[in-house]
Amino acid sequence: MAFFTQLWSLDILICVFSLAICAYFYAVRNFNYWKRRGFKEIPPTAVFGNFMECFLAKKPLVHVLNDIYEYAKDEPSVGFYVLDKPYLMVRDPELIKHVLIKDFANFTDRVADSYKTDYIGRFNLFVLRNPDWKFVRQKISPVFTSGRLKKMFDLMLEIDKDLDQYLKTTVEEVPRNYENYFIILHSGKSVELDVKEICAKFTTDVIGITAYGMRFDALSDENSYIRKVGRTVFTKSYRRYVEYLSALLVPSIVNVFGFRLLGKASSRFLSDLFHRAMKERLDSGVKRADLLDFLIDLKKEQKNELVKSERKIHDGQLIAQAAIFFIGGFETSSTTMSFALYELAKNPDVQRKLREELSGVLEKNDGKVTYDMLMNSLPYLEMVISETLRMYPILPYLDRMTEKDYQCSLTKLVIPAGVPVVVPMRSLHMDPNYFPRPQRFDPSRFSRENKINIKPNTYFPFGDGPRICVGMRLGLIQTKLGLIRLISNYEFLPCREALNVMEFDNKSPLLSSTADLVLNVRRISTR
Ligand code: HEM
Repeated sequence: MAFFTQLWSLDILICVFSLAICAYFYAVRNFNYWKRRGFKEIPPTAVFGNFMECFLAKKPLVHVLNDIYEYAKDEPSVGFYVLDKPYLMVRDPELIKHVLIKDFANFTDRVADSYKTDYIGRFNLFVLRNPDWKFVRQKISPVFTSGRLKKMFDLMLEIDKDLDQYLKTTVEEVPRNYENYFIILHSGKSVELDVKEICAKFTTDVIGITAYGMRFDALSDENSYIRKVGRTVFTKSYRRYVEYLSALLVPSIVNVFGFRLLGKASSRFLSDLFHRAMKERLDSGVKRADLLDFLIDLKKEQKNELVKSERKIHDGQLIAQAAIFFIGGFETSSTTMSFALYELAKNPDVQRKLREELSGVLEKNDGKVTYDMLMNSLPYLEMVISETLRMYPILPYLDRMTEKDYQCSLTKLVIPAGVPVVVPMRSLHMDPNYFPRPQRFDPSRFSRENKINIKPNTYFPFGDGPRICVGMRLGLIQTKLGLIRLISNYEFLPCREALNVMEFDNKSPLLSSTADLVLNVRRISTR
């Protein structure tokens, strides 16, 4: 005799069935959240909400967000669900301006979080929440003043030389012949190279020297350990992808599964690296005008009696900033550089025009690259980078959390407190209403005459408002420097059919190509 029926097997079946029904109702309990509040919402499915394809790595995050964007054409905002959690996508540029800039006081925090003992994942500027974020941001921002960036630029020139050497030994020389460009394209040997890897080596070394004052030797050493760490953080494994995606979008589960924003091994390595660099610097007493010096000064300044009562950055926070500068610093710029090379290879006219600008300016400067040249004399390079960032913003979306219930003056609807708000950055960048023929790589959109016609709040590859990318200027400087070296001396041509159409990786929350970015690279001799 069983509990409910004559048979144990039937009882078990009833229990399993009841549990499944309860689980189902639990999973869908929040659905209709947006409808009930008067917002349009995209119909979700149980368990995954609107993110099934994303969590199963069947579609890249950027496309899932774009589907939501497209579903709600003509709506200022649309509700959706990540698992069972209600999210709001804001689509209207005016509303976006309110979230990012005008009403920032109510939208200071991001959604992201990391495992509770992971101080690198939790205390870095990207993840920190108010009031700690505001305090650390104020302390860290002066690292990027023009004076400091100029000094960092001198350090970067050392890496520029390494890049030159690396390319010379990797790529064969062919004679330059501008009059007969066609012959250059179709004669002589060229080398197939993964340009993403070259760019990542370059930016890894740049961040090493500008942030830590260390030579990471990613360009000169095939087995560079730090480059391996960089690869591990952005590895394309499914486990790492779910960990990363959850840390960015579903912080409620990071403690359950022990998920860390940067992964366990990389976080440990970055922490050790910081301690080693800090010790070496303190022992040597050398001053290098880099991030490390800045953090050491900050630490010393905090010991000062006069600032005793002030809120302080603790050691965990210092290490976390050094780590996020490494991770944020190398991947973002190298991805931008490599997507630019990819588009330049597909658009030889643009590549030629850019090379002409670079050759002209370099010739006037005896072949030397200077900080002022980077800032003021290369308008076409700037346009090429802006257009690259339009089509390939590394972070395809921005997000903020509402602190209190929020009623925007533009709509009658109230966004409840504690709700994540998403700005679909790439969808706006690729919306034909704002950027006609968006699939076309056309740097002239950003010429002086044309860029004033871009609708405000539809283009923001570095984010916007007080939480805009803190490393924007450094990112642009290293991207420009790398592209100058590459384009002025080398020619980039497409070589693989797989790359005719760009496909984004299903296992990356950031924008990343599924295939390696392999291009034909050929040296242009100055002889
Ligand atoms: C091409 C290069 C880069 C791109 C496209 C980029 C893009 C972004 C974006 C879109 C955000 C979010 C902004 C927002 O939510 O409004 C961000 C934040 C951030 N970026 Fe960058 N970034 C780049 C380079 C760098 C570099 C070189 C560093 C450091 C050395 C860096 C460090 C950070 C940090 C720490 C944050 C968080 C800022 C905060 O919340 O206060 N980024 N970046």
